[in-house]
Amino acid sequence: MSTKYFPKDFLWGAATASYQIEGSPLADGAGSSIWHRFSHTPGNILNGDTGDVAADHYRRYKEDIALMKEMGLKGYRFSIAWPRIYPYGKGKINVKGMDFYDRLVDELLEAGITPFITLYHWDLPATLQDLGGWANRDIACWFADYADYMFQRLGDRVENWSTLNEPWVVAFVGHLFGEHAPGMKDIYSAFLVTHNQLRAHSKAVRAFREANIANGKIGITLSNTSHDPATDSMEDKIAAKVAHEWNNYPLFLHPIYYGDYPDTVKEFLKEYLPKNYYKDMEEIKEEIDFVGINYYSGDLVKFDPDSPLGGKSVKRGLPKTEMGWEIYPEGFYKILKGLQDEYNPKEVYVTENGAAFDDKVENGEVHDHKRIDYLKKHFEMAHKAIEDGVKLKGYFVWSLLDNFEWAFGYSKRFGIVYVDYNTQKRIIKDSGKWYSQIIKNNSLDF
Ligand SMILES: N=[N+]=NCCCCNC(=O)[C@@H]1[C@H]2[C@H](O)[C@@H](O)[C@H](O)[C@@H](CO)[C@@H]12
Repeated sequence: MSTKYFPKDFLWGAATASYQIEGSPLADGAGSSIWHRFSHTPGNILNGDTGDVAADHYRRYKEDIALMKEMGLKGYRFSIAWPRIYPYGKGKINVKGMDFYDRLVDELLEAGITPFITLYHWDLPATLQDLGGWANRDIACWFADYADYMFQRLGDRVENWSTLNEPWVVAFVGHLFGEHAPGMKDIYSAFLVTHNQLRAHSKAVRAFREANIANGKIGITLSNTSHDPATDSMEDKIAAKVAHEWNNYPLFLHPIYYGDYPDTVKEFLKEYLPKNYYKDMEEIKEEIDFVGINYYSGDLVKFDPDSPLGGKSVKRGLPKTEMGWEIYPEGFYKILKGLQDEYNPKEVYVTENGAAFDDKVENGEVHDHKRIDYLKKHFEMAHKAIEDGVKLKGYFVWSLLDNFEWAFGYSKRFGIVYVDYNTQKRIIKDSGKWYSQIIKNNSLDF
């Protein structure tokens, strides 16, 4: 057993998202979002759950920040609900909605916690969806105007900004699989949404540079699943490469860093890319300060001529979380190391990593040993990645609080803090207490 230290000033934190924790979605003049609509449409969410109350963070944010301080968190990643700021997506500003985030940021700074803002974590103003949403090219301007307003209002106190959370999930789970808002099932729309998110992201980055925020850093947060070939056959290796370049960070970083989509995306999926997409690549190719990596699990990919991508996902038979995702810490290292090797970002943050388990309260405590084991194994891989040259500057566990897990509603618990949804009582789980020690020592014994 040896003690491994993380770099000095490593930013240990926790992450959340507005629709998943805030509740009060229409309070104080806020507009409706596509997730308010989607969750209120019968059949979309398990048990008919909605984000109407969630973890009631909109009203309990001071209590939650006190919990963050008690655990010794250095940073807190949260998202802004666009419809609280612009109830109709653009035009009229909602002062009370802006006040909430002003107060949230001030309370975080008062507690000595570094804010890390995500501008978009899926709750698009519903009125913009009525105009086509992310499938409308004009959204690049709508998003950049919203982003610029946030830079002007919070840029004096917030240095770290991420434009989009998991644009792959927005595009494909929301517009091809139909399991997330807005519930579409059209592959051409999914690729158009991919492309317009890139245009919107880079337009917002240019607005960020114009805002000239002292010590400001802006990036993008990308979902990732570690895809390994099921066998050493060339067919399986190609299928795994296609899955990686479409499903993970390359789909977005290749345009941002190199001004084009990845080779396998152009080879296998060119038919679905927007017509003349390359004309936008000059504006999409815009330097960023960091890449945010979300990682949960990995799988094997086997050649499958019947699949549009030429491959299908295969399980390894490893232990799984409550989401049915296999626990594969090695994949965390592969994603982090692959990112640094393929794109050499100036900085990397793990913006989400965590696990859902069947947490139970026993005598007022939650002994979530499986989550501690999951986190420990992933921290070991993060440390190995840093040793091997990955410019990893921080880690945000998903999630601070148990929350609304999208189509699964409240049936899946990811928090290091337990939320009793009947009473809104919070209980710091054993994992939250264990994480506090890791942060305090900035080290891991393994
Ligand atoms: N590449 N790829 N493939 C897609 C893999 C999607 C896996 N789910 C996520 O990443 C979501 C992310 C989300 O930010 C958060 O809002 C969710 O609560 C967590 C937990 O579900 C994770």
